[in-house]
Amino acid sequence: MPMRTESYENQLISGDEIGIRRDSIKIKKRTTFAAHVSTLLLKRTEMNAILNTTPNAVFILTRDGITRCNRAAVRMLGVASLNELRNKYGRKGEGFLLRWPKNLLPLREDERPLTRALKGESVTEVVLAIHAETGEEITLRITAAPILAKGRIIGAVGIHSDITWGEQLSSNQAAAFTKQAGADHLLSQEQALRRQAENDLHRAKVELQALKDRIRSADIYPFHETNHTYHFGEVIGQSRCLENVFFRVEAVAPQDSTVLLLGETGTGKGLVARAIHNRSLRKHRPLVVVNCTALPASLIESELFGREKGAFTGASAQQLGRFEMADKGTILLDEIGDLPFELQSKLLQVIQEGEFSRLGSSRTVKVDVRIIAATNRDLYEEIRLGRFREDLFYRLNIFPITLPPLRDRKEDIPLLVEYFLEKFNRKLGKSLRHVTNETMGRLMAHAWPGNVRELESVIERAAIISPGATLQVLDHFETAVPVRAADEAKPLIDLERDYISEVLNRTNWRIEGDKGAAHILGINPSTLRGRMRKEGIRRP
Ligand SMILES: Nc1ncnc2c1ncn2[C@@H]1O[C@H](COP(=O)(O)OP(=O)(O)OP(=O)(O)O)[C@@H](O)[C@H]1O
Repeated sequence: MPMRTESYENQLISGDEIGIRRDSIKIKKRTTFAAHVSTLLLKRTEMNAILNTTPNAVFILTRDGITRCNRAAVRMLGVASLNELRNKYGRKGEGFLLRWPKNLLPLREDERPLTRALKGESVTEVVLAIHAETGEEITLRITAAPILAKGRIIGAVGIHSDITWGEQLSSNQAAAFTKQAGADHLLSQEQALRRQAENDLHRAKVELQALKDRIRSADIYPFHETNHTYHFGEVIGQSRCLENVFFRVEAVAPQDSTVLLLGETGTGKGLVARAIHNRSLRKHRPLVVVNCTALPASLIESELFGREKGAFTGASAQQLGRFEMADKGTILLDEIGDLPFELQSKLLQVIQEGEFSRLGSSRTVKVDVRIIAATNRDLYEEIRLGRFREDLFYRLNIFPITLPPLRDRKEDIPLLVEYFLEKFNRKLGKSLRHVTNETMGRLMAHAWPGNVRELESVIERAAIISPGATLQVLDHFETAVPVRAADEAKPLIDLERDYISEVLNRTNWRIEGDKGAAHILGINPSTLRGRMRKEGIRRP
């Protein structure tokens, strides 16, 4: 089609497209200018020859639209000239629809490779189009790049290679191969399919895992946001009320003053006692702990104050009491509210005089012991009930420190959870790292009657059963505390007795172990036994 050839050839590099005017070039001699022009014309001829020989459609797009194209281009678009192209398809050729493979919608204007190249992008895309001359769908690989002059984009060039044939060839080859392959190849085909299926499955698993991770990470409690960490010995906390405790501990620790630690069970009185001892001048001497509930009433006197040989039947040897063991050190009298009344005066004497006599001896023993007493009982109530000596109380209540219950310092819960996670990871050889927001929400909503001890048990239980990196807490927490009408109201001590009995009933009077009442109540089994003795709670 020579006419056609002429018309687009002229469009390819036509008229003044060389863009040289004599006055635009600094030339000294007329002959030099002529030589220059003839060189350029030669280049133009070569360029036209190349472009018109290539089977690839070449377009040049500027801000004015398509300004140049080659022979393959007009053929592909089924037009005779650049003008016709612009009339039929629009100035930018936008009417020549391109679409992504596997997508029926045409590319938007800003997705078209030449438009993107005009904005400075160098692109290579595979797209589909309809060959205007043959009417067939073709696959085009379009490579487009900006044309720069002195650093400025003056246009974009797009080379459109028809790769339909190559694609068909490869699929035809595959078909031919399949035909020839016969039965022998079925096996290897099957293997290939299986491999493909395995790969797909693997990819799906990886994608699923990534999706799960994304979902989980959106749902993971951000531990790193817990700041202002207070580590006071082993005592962990960042709440204002605990800060006040730390302040009081710092103040009293270096003194020899008696300290009375008050607070519900499991609030950390034992830990604070240790922190006080470790910050005192006595830290290199022992801290002797006596649990006044755990000791049977008949033995407590000899345990505390010692005994001489033959002091009572079965006392075959002399025994040092805990006070003597703690000489120059510290004694922690835990659960002091449970100390039998008759021994309270003897304790008072030790506090006042620093001396006592062993059981079965009249000789006094002098000791230098710092006393820390701890209780979760309301000692005023105990005094009112005649169970605790008032004078002893005032001797002990020199420097009281009250440990706040966990429900009053919920902001410490995430920090404690993180601390216990690390503790049980080490102990159980686990790698738990995450707690979901939902779990943390549940932990923070619980009333924690057993305080930090109960929280610690919950985390340990959860750590044991959690297989991966995320802590799974299966415990069911009761968040609602039943409110009683005023006329039904009972003293706290009665409520406590009722609650202990109820839990014991529930556990079939089992005290120890994971399913025992002590564990549920968040107290030591010995403490529970002491309470039962004191409150007269017996198995029916
Ligand atoms: N602030 C805390 N930081 C870290 N662990 C704590 C904290 N408070 C308590 N615990 C832990 O909780 C458990 C109970 O603590 P502790 O025995 O000191 O409580 P307590 O008030 O003396 O209880 P009880 O009155 O029943 O004797 C311990 O395992 C302890 O490590």
